[in-house]
Amino acid sequence: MSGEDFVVLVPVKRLAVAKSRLAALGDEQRRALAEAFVLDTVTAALAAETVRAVLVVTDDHRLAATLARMGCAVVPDGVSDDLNQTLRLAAAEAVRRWPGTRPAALCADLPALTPEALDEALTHARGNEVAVVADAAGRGTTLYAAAYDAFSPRFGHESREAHLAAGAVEVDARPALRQDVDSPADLGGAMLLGVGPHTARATGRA
Ligand SMILES: Nc1nc2c(ncn2[C@@H]2O[C@H](COP(=O)(O)OP(=O)(O)OP(=O)(O)O)[C@@H](O)[C@H]2O)c(=O)[nH]1
Ligand SMILES: C=C(OP(=O)(O)O)C(=O)O
Repeated sequence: MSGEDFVVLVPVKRLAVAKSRLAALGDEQRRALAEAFVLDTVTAALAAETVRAVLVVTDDHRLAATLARMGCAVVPDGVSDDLNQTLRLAAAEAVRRWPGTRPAALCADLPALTPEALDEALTHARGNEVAVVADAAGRGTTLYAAAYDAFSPRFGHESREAHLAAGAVEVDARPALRQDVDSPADLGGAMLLGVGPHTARATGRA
C-alpha cells in the first residue's frame, strides 16, 4: 500500500443547491447533511496512506475556508455547471502542483468512508490506466482514478456504464467506499455501516 501517489479531487457543489434529492428532509437538514458528508469524506481521504493531497473543487467560499483549515487544497470550479470539465481542469492543476501523482476523483457524499477502504481501492486502481468504483446501487461511480493523460471522467446519469464503455476497469471496494447518499434511504444504508462524526452529529446520533 506504500506510496502517496494519488491526489484525490473532491468536487463539492455549493451547499445552497447540493443534495437536492434530500429536499424532503427540509432545507436546514439537507444543507447540514450535505456539509457533514463532505467533512466526513475529506477527513477519511486526508488520512489515507496512498494520498499525497486532497484537492477540493468548489465555488462554496465558506465551506472552502473550513476545508482549507482541515488541510485540503481548494480551487474554484473551472467552468460552471460542467462537473466533468471542472474535474479535468482540476486534474491538470493537481499534476502541476504535485508532479508525478495520479488524479482520482472522489464523490463528496460518502459519510461512511474510511481511509482503509480508500487505500485498498486506490491500490487496486494503480495497476490500471483508468479504474472506477461503482456506487452501492451499481449505476453511478464513487471513485474514478486515471493516469493523467487518460483522465476523462463521465460522472452523471448511469456513469458506471459510461466509464466501463470508455474502457475503465471496475475495481472491488468495501461498502464504505460504495455507499453514496443521494436519498433518505441511502442515508439509512450509510448509518448501518457506521458514519463519521460530522454525519453522526448532523443526524443526532452523536
Ligand atoms: N464543484 C462542483 N461539484 C459538483 C458539481 N456538480 C456536482 N458536484 C459534486 O459531484 C458529486 C456528484 O454530484 P451530484 O449527484 O450531481 O449532486 P449532489 O449534490 O450529490 O446531489 P443531487 O443534488 O441530489 O443531484 C458530489 O460530490 C457533488 O457535490 C459542480 O457543478 N461543481
Ligand atoms: C454524479 C454521480 O453521482 P450521484 O450518484 O450522486 O448522482 C455519478 O454517480 O456519476
